[in-house]
Amino acid sequence: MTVALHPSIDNGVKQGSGSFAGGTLVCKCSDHPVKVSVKGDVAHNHACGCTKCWKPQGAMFSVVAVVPRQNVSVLENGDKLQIVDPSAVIQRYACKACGTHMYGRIENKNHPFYGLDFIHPELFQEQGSAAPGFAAFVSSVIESGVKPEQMAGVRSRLKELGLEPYDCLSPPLMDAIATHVAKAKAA
Ligand SMILES: N[C@@H](CCC(=O)N[C@@H](CS)C(=O)NCC(=O)O)C(=O)O
Ligand SMILES: [Zn+2]
Ligand SMILES: [Zn+2]
Repeated sequence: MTVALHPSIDNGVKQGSGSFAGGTLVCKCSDHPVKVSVKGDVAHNHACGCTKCWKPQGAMFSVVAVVPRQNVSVLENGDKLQIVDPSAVIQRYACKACGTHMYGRIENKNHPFYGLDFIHPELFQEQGSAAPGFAAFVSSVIESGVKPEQMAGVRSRLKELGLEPYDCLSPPLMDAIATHVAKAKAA
């Protein structure tokens, strides 16, 4: 049986249009949904296995990408948003009614990813945003209940989908973080 990872990738990773101009993220509420506008396409889209990123019901992985924070604005029903964990590096704004995370923001100006907000492209009303390109924090799915003996199957399914599995972030992102740290130390 095929390992189910996330509904937006389980039938194959759908490539982006390459010209996605942005769209509206909508939470799962049928009544007064939270709507968030995002200008432009997403970057660094990936599957994340960590316990902190929001996943739809039954999914093993989250699918999460970044956008410049100035491109994100709450359009409707922002009064339903609350920060999931104010002590986390990424302040995730979730709908109080349905639990969907609408965007995650870093407020620490010294953080390597300051200026980028984290969003879940599956919440776009529109099609065509850039596809996920790798899988991060794969071993962390064990913290959500996946058995260690299932991990070979999980990693092989990710590879089959073209999402190289990493247990932290991808090498280019880890290099970007290390470069930021090195520059901060040198300053
Ligand atoms: N093993 C941990 C990893 C958590 C983690 O470090 N997540 C990464 C990827 S989203 C992160 O940058 N977290 C920052 C945060 O959650 O604020 C878990 O699954 O909870
Ligand atoms: Zn909602
Ligand atoms: Zn995560």
